[in-house]
Amino acid sequence: MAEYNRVSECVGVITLRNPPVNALSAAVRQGIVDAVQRALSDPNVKSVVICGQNGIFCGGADIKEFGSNMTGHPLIPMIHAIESANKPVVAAIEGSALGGGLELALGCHYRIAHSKARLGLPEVSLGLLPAAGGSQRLPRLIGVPAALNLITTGRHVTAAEALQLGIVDQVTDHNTVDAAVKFALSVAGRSLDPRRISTHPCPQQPDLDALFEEVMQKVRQSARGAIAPIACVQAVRAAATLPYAQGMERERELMATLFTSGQARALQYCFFAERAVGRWRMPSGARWDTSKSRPVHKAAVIGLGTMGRGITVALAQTGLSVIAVETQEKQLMEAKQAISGMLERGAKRRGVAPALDGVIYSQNIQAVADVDLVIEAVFEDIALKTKVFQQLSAVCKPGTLLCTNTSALDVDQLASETPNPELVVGMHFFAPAHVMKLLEVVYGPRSSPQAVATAMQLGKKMGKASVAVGNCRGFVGNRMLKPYIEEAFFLLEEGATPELVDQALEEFGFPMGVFRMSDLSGLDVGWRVRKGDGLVEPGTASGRFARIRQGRRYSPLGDLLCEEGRFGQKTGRGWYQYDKPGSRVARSDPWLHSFLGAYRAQHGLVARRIDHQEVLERCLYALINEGFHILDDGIAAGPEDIDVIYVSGYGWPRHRGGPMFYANMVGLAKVLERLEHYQQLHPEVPHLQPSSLLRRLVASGSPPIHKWGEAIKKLHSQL
Ligand SMILES: CCC/C=C/C(=O)SCCNC(=O)CCNC(=O)[C@H](O)C(C)(C)COP(=O)([O-])OP(=O)([O-])OC[C@H]1O[C@@H](n2cnc3c(N)ncnc32)[C@H](O)[C@@H]1OP(=O)([O-])[O-]
Repeated sequence: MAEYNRVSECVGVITLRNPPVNALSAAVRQGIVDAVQRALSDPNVKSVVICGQNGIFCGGADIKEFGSNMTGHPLIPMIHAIESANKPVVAAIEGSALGGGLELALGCHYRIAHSKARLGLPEVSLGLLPAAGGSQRLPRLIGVPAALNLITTGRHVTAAEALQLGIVDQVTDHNTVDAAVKFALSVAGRSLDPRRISTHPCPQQPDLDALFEEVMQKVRQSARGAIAPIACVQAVRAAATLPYAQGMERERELMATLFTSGQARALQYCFFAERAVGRWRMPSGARWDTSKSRPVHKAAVIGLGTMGRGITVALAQTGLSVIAVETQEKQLMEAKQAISGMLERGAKRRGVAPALDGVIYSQNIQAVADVDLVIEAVFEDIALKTKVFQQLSAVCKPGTLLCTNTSALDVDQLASETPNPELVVGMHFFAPAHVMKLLEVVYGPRSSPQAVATAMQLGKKMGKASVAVGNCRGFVGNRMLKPYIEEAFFLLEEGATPELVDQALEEFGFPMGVFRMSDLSGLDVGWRVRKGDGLVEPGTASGRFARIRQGRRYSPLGDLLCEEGRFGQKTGRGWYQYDKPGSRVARSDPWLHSFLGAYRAQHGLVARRIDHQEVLERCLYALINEGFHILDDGIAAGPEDIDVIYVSGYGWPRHRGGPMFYANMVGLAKVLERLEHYQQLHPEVPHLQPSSLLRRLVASGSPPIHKWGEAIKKLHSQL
């Protein structure tokens, strides 16, 4: 899987052939080894070029091989053989040179990149480090600070930045392989000693210890429990302080620890899960590969509150022309100013011109008559949304797709109010909509596959992790969040504090625990929903029965805080206290603690000691249990869909793979046993009742997560 040719009489060209990204599989590695040997032993060949087919140099080691017993020629000696070759080897980098691909290029004596190429060492995002010598060569080539930055973040750099950093020797706008061949001819016969990076010392760096300490601190803070970024710093430290051979030994040891860690498995699972969700399917049998999306040239957003503004920015940044509609003049002017600011800031960050002219503002819904797709983002009220949908159906040209941005309302009910329900889908964005990666594309039983395909395609264009999900209360993300939050409330009743619950969840890896999060998003949001559900009862009734509502355990704690005007950060008080309304630093609040004490006394609850383990099991297993219900109901097509939703939109630590992956890692039997345990203790809490799918999976021998789909199909066919 590496082709060898001789061109211009004396240049051996080795082309990696392993579509789609020329990953370094065992066959490719063997191909390179054979071709290099051939080139070096051919007296007519004076220099060598390595390139990749189809405009991509190499996407790195073959990640699929990591899950199996890796066999074949190892990467490190292959790269060493190239570096120690006595003929110049030039890497011709088009498309991407990532991970092992860039490490291969660093083993070459020269690197020529196309101006559109991207280079990087993203191993850290897969729970690994650049362990084919990358952690040792890159600091020698570009210095410790720049190498630390690239290796610990895994960010990709443009060819221009790579040239500036000294990673590549030349950038071309023309045919890269031709440029590399020409270059290879020009350097034939020159001494190669200065070009062998592993023989260089690391560039001197003043205050090396202070630098590493500072970076390590920063990395520990942002890693939130992930071990790979820390190992990356340790590996670069070895490059800076040890001779190359010893540095390589340290790289190997660190990699061995990472490679077998659960975190690497989780992160690699996330990589494939993110790609798997693009291959969506609906219970009707409609699928991504048999459903054609419609072209969208012009879109509209109705309602320019926080969500509508973010959605307008996200659409305009893709280059679409957008009609932004807000009926009140004052709100329209405010929105215009805010959207222009967001577009300008975004463009500055990305180094492009702001798409200000791409947005046309209007007070009149008639302005959307000729758009291809509308995203309605008015207030979360079914009567209002229904009215807007009816107006849109009358105004829009035939075939316009009508999307609703809702986090909870019934998409099918809305669709049924329009003459063409097949054109209606939900697009559940997350605030701020131009920043947050997640998009739930919600289909009802009548949504056409074409409508789903179009919304999914648009999501991809906006750079979102788009996941197609069925229609139910809360869809996937918020439906699973409900039992998680309820368990956290129950834990407070039983003796925990917001600080204890949040600490357990933050140590697990969430950026914020449930109570800090609730203070940030506003306690009034859930209060309004609970009121709508008829759950909120004013008054001070006490005892157990005051906490049983609609036949199940209910905690009115959140309602009581709202009655006190404690809505979270925006009022300066919530589960924590803040210096002033709008301030972000949460401080423990003695008032809250005595309030909890009084509440427990009023309801005859005796506080007991609750540890982190119980917090995690009660909150997370309740959430996971709901995930199994969702799979059983066919609302999510597979565990990957749920996991991508949680990792991209709900702060689930990526190095733990997502809730369903985590359940698989913990062991389904263990999750079932703990749910049964808590259900016995709390029989009035239905969400602790283990899902029948979880029971059936355990009964069928707890298949690994990649086999759940098959198992679910089989279990359903047996029903
Ligand atoms: C051992 C020592 C140290 C070395 C470690 C490493 O190198 S670790 C590696 C470090 N390297 C990285 O982390 C780079 C990872 N890759 C990427 O970042 C991107 O794929 C891209 C930028 C190369 C192309 O983006 P794009 O949007 O054009 O395309 P796309 O993303 O949709 O992928 C298309 C298909 O290719 C598949 N696939 C991709 N890469 C690999 C791989 N390495 N392997 C296997 N498969 C891979 C991908 O699953 C998908 O398959 P599907 O779903 O069609 O069956």
